[in-house]
This record gives sequence, C-alpha cells and structure tokens, in this order.
Amino acid sequence: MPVSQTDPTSAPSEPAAGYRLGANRYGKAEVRLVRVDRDTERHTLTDLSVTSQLRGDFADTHTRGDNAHVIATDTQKNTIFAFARDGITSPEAFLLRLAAHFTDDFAWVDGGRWEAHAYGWDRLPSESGAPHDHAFARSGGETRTALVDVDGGRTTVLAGLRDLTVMKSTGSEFVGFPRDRYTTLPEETDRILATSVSARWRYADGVADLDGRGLDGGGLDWDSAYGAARSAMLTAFADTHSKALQETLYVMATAVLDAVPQIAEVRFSMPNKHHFLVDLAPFGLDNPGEVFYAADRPYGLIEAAVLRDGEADGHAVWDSVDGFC
Ligand SMILES: O=c1[nH]c(=O)c2[nH]c(=O)[nH]c2[nH]1
Repeated sequence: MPVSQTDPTSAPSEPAAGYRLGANRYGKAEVRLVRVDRDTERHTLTDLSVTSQLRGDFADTHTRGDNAHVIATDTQKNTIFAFARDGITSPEAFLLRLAAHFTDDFAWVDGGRWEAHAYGWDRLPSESGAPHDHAFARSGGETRTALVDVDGGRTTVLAGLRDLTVMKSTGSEFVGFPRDRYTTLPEETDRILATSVSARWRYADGVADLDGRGLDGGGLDWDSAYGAARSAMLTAFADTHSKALQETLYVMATAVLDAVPQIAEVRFSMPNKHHFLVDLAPFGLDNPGEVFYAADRPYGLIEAAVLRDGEADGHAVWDSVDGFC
C-alpha cells in the first residue's frame, strides 16, 4: 500500500556533534484489545494486550527532529485494531501478520518486536448447568504470551506462559546439599513443592519465515503447539518425583521439547514458594505434615534454559524479553 507523508512545518535541526545514536526501538505498548467472535450464538473471546515496536532507520527523528520515517505509535495502535477486524487465529499468527505488514510496507523498517499477553476467559454456567454462550469469568492468574522478533532477515517466535501457580503436596524432597556454618535447612524427604511457572519457548529458526511467508508457522498450528507444551510441562511437574526444583525444571523442559519437535529451546523462571511446617508443639499438638506457613518472601528463584542438541546458547531474541524469560 502506498505511503504518503505530510510536509514538515519546520526544518530539521542540526544534530549535536560528538555523539552517535545507539540501539533504539519504539512503538505502542500494551494495546488492550478484546475481540468477540459472534459467528454463531456461542460467542468466543480473544483478550490481548499487544505491544508493537519498530526498529530500522529512525536516526533522523532522534538526532534532527525529522519525523519522515516515524510511523506514529498511534498508527501502530490503529493497525492492531484494524487487523483484529479480520480475526485472530492465534496470538503468534496475529503478531506475525503485524510484523510482515510493518517490514513490507515501510522500506526503512528492518525489524521490530511484537508481543502479546493473552488473558483467558471461562464460560459461566447457565441455568441448565451448561457453559454459557456469552457470559464469562476471567480465568485464574495465568497469562499466555507470544513474541515475534524480526531482525533483518531473521524472524524468531517465542511462546510461553506466566504466573501459572502449581503445587504438589508430596513427591518432593531436597537432600544431599552441602552444609557449612551457615546452613540450618534440614534435609527434607517429603516436602511441599510449589511454584509459579513462567516459561517461554523458542521455535526453531525457519519455523516462521516472513520472507517465505511462513506466517502460519509452516503448517504449525500455534494453538495446538501451545496446548501440547503447556500440558507436557504440567504432567511432568505432577508425575515426576522431585529431588530439587532445578531437576523438576529440567524434566518439565525436556517434556516440552519432546512434545513439540519445532521447539528449539525452553526457558523457565520458577520461584520456589516455600511452605514451612508450623511447630505446633507449644500448643501441645503434633503436626504430621498438615499445617504449613506459606512464606511469601524471600523465595528461591530457579531459572534455566534447556536446549535441543545442536542449538547454540544465547540466541539474540532473549535480549528482547524482560528478565530471564
Ligand atoms: O529445590 C530446591 N532447590 C534449591 O536450590 C534450594 N535451596 C533451598 O534452600 N531449598 C531448595 N530447594
């Protein structure tokens, strides 16, 4: 589509000498978008927070106040809403469409970062007990995430989830760690294991290729892949006896890699939500592993990446995420 530009009312200023613009990106953050699919009486909701940021030749706006290359952040926001009119098959496909649009239509845009957080809604029960057609309640704290990063010819897709709190009331131990003069923690052969899972996985290079127009993930169904990865990590958490949260993380990660062959790498950030057995002896009571104090902080923080053999560590896409993943 042709791009027209307005004439500036004032001449660009002279850049300050002795400096050089470094890394930069810009766009609209956290565009809150709800789409209602009402093809039938049974509506479905897509609830997203979308961020679009562009990279490319934006030196003149920073150094001279010349906005000829600046696709307004307001325009980026409008584009998100306009594209939503055509439907949102998955967060990943939606972001890839935005990425293709901005990098195709504006010659000086050579990359960017498009991210979505998806909030789930459960159907309320109707009078008959069946799930309601058009009334919903926001589902628990968990959020699905997707991120598309385009850097020149390289397109990388991350998917994941945040704040999925899980707990096992047994099937977890922590023994065999070194003891020094500062160690007071007793060895535990039966403890509670609880964490709030934040995970992102990286699809292998080439799974989404803007140049090859692999916007659909080359046949990959993003939603099915998300569901398979999520379910694999949760089953692994539930079914594996844990010797440490570190080991549980590794088992969850390898389960994800086993479940979805297109995933090259998985990263987890998992707080160890400690549950301490309360000493009830002062009240003349025993406590056979039934009453716990759920400590809020401090918490252990276990973070690791697990890669498929042959994948290099430190893919550049991780620079564009907040925190470890
Ligand atoms: O699973 C655990 N890993 C640790 O590194 C650790 N450290 C600690 O005090 N408790 C635990 N539990």
